[in-house]
Amino acid sequence: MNSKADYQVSSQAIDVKHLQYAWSGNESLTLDIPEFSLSVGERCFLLGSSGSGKSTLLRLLSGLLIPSAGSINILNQNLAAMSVRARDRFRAHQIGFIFQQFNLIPYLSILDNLEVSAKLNKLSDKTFRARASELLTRLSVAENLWRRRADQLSVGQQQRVAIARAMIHHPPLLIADEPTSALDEDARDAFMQLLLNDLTESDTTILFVSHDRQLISHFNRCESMNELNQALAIPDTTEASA
Ligand SMILES: Nc1ncnc2c1ncn2[C@@H]1O[C@H](COP(=O)(O)OP(=O)(O)OP(=O)(O)O)[C@@H](O)[C@H]1O
Repeated sequence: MNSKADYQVSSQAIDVKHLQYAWSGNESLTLDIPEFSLSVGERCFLLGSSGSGKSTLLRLLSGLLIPSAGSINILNQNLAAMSVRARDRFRAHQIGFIFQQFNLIPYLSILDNLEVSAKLNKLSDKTFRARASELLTRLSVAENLWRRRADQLSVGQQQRVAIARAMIHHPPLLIADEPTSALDEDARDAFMQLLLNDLTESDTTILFVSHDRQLISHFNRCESMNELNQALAIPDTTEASA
C-alpha cells in the first residue's frame, strides 16, 4: 500500500473518464460523465437538482460503488483496481466525508466520535488529543461539551463535530454531501466559515455538493450536474414527432 505522500504527488485529486453507472434493475444509466477532474487544492461546488445523481457520483468517487464503465482515479489511484479492503483503507485515509445528516455515532461522546476516525487513521493518542483539542477549539465547541453524547447536541454543535471528524487526519480530499441542507441561513453561513477557515492554509481539495446556489461564492469553481451528466440530457424527439 502506498503512503499518503505517494498519493499527494499527483496533481489531479479527481480524474474521471467516460464514467457510466446504472443501478441494478434500472434500464437506463443514472450517470454518464465523459470527463470530470479536479486539481489538487481546487475547491469545487457541484450544483445539481434532486435526482440528478449527486449522491451516486460521490459514492463512486469514494469507492463505495464501482463504475459500470469508465475509470475513476483519486489521487492517482484507480479505485476499481483495488481490493475491497484496500479501497476501504484508502477511503479512510485519504477522504474526509461530511454527510447531509452528519452521521455521528449517537451514543458516543464528541471525543469518542473523533477518536473512531483517528483510530482508523492510526493517529497516536498524543496526536489525536492535540488535533481534537485544536479543531474543537477552533470550531468553538466548548470544552465542557467534549464528553457529551452526540445525540444530546444541538444541530449546530453536531455540524461542528462532523467537520472536526472529517478533518482530524488532514485528508487530502474532502467531500461534503449537502451538509447545510438542514440549516437555517445564519447557521449555514457559520458552517461555511467554519469549514473554509480551517482549510485556508491547506491544499485540501474540496468537492462540495449542494443545490443551494447561494453558497457558490465560497468556491473558486462551480460545476453543474446537468452539464456533467449526459444521462440527464433531454432526448431529441424532433425526428419522432416530425
Ligand atoms: N440504491 C438505489 N437503487 C436504485 N436506484 C437508485 C438508488 N439510489 C439512487 N437511485 C436512483 O439514482 C438516481 C440518482 O439518485 P441520487 O440519490 O444519486 O440523486 P441526488 O442528486 O443525490 O438526489 P437528492 O438531491 O434528492 O439527494 C435517482 O433516479 C434514484 O432513484
